[in-house]
Amino acid sequence: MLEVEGLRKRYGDTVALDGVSLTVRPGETFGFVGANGAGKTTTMRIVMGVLAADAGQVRWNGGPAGFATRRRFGYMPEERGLYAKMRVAEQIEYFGRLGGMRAPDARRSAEALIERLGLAARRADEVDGLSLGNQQRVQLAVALIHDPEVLVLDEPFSGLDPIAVDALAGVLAERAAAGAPVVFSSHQLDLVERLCDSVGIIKAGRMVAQGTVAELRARESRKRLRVVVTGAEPGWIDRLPGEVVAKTDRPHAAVPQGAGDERYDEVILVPSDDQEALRVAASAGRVQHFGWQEPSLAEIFREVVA
Ligand SMILES: Nc1ncnc2c1ncn2[C@@H]1O[C@H](COP(=O)(O)OP(=O)(O)OP(=O)(O)O)[C@@H](O)[C@H]1O
Repeated sequence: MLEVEGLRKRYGDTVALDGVSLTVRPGETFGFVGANGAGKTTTMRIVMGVLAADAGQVRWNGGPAGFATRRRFGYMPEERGLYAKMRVAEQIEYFGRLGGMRAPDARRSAEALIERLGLAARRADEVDGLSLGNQQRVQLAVALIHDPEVLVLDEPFSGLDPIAVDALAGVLAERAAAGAPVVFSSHQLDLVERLCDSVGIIKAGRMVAQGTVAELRARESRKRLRVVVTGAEPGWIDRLPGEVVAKTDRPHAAVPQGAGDERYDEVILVPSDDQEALRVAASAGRVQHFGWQEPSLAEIFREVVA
């Protein structure tokens, strides 16, 4: 189990971390989210030992994480440290050797990753001639080459095309299934929601929410209704009791089957009186949908960091 407890870090007058704690169990995928500058990279650097904390601890399987322990972690840093002039296969292998692997093992593992990550056609290319997405795949291979016990990845999905996203997601799921805790940061909250068992939301150096997406949803106090009405006169939405969180702003643009060319309104409402909301909707037009809606992680995030 990876445990981070009470991390504090200052850069001059800037408080980057103000008591960050998190726990990631074997096989668990943890999504680390927060606004720009919230403290994700700083936390991950401290976990990896490339930056020292002012206070707090990083533990792996109950003991303090020292140099030897961290050599068995896999890391994809934000600054993406690859050798620009080294060829892909050679580079991945080289990092395997740095991670303590014997040459034949490093070669075998590098070849498997090259295949797995769709880099076969690029294996002899120099890294600085690769597209950004392919450089990222190489960086991931470098993080994985020594079969790490823990994976710590700083925005591994940024800039990847959907095929590469799926390939990376598949690799992370495999590592988690093999028992590694996987931590990654991302601003792509739909991906985090899809891939992670648990999520930590950091704001200004503090963890403001942590748990499974279901647990975060349960904390969300404001229950939302999704209401779809066709054939209503404009203006009916103003009569709904409560706060309108979102509504379709192009009433004819997304007309679903069966609605013909009638006006179509879809509203997300935090109702002050749900039964009154139903009466208003029914008297305005044909109610196509009326039900409670679970907030997405993006909505929870906005609420929590607001
Ligand atoms: N080397 C540094 N010197 C001074 N301040 C720093 C340094 N590195 C980070 N900071 C500050 O520490 C805070 C946390 O930064 P950090 O990079 O950890 O955030 P982040 O959550 O990773 O952001 P992003 O999503 O933009 O990558 C910010 O206020 C940042 O400006």
